[in-house]
Formats: sequence, structure tokens, C-alpha cells
Amino acid sequence: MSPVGREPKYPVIIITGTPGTGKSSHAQLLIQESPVPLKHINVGELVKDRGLHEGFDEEWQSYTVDEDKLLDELEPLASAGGIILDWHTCEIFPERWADLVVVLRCNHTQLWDRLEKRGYPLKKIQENNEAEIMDVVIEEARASYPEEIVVTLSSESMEDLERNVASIVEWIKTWLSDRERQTAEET
Ligand SMILES: Nc1ncnc2c1ncn2[C@@H]1O[C@H](COP(=O)(O)OP(=O)(O)OP(=O)(O)O)[C@@H](O)[C@H]1O
Repeated sequence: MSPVGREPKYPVIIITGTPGTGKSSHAQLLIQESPVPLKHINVGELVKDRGLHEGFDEEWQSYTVDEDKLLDELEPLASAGGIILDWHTCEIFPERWADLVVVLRCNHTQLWDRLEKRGYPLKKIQENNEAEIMDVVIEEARASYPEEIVVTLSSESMEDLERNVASIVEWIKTWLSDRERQTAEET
């Protein structure tokens, strides 16, 4: 039985990880490869575009998110299902929303290069690199969701990206057939 109050047709997949680990790259490929339609929600862009924040923090060069506004915006989408939530943090999303939580990781030298190429300020590169080394997002995901729905995947090459997306596609197929079986048993 699915969590109370939600019977979506398609799953809610959270793709998280330190900035630069490849969340958007994975989400973009996944929407192409998925056997069912999925909507990619880049949460950082949503916060910016819909003004779901309390202003821009110049020191950290990022928006201070208004969590209540963000959750209100996302609730109907999560309830409907068929979405990929792409964000560098995940603990804010209620456990009942998530069917699968993918945490991407990348070795810190490579991550440093990716963030440097983006022109991030040194302080922001250092902060993110340290977070990756300390497994901050992995710990957060493990503390926030049941262990059986949290997977950690390496994102250091195009082969990794393709393999990861292929395994998420397999997971979606299994999720769909489990759903069908459950529905058949209930009717
Ligand atoms: N598995 C991978 N192999 C090689 N390069 C990758 C891989 N994943 C991502 N990249 C590259 O790293 C950079 C960052 O990727 P991407 O924007 O997908 O990361 P992100 O986690 O979504 O970042 P942010 O949290 O800041 O939005 C891009 O230049 C992308 O091409």
C-alpha cells in the first residue's frame, strides 16, 4: 500500500548530491529514457523563477529558500507523481513523497574542476568540496528516508551516467509492475 493520501500513477524520484555531481545531467537523460513520462523539476531554478525565497545571500551567492513556500508549491506535483526532484539537498522533502532517492557522488578532485569551470567563487568551491568529502548529502538522505529507497551512485564518467540512468529505468519498470500487481490484487 502506498503512503497515506497519495496514489500517483508514476513515481517521485529525488536526485540529490553536492552541486556539480551531475543531478541535472542524470535527470535530463532519465526523462528521455524513462518508460513513462516524467517531469524534471530543477528545484534551484524553481525557487528563483517563482520567488520562493527570502532574498539573495551575497556572501554565499545563493538564494535563501523559503521552505514553506517551496513545499506548498511542490505538494500538488508530488501528490500527482511522475516527477524528478533535482536538488542539492533532500531532507526538506517529506518522506511520504519519495519513492526513490538517488544520491550522486563524485571524487573531490573532479568535482573541484567541474565547479571551477562554472566560475564559482573559491569559498563556494571549497564548501561544496568539503561537503562531498564529508558525505553530507548521503548522511542527510540516510537520515531522512528508509534505507531501502536510498541508493548512492558514482557520477564520474559518461559511462557512469548511462549506467546509472539505465538502472533507474529498470527500477521504474519494476515499480510499475509492482503497482499493477497491487492494483490487480485490490480489485
Ligand atoms: N557522470 C558525469 N561524467 C562526466 N561529466 C559529468 C557527469 N555528470 C555531470 N558532469 C558534468 O559536470 C557538470 C555539472 O553537471 P550538472 O549540472 O548535471 O550537475 P548538478 O549536480 O545538476 O549541479 P547543480 O547542483 O549545481 O545544479 C556539467 O558540466 C556536466 O556535463
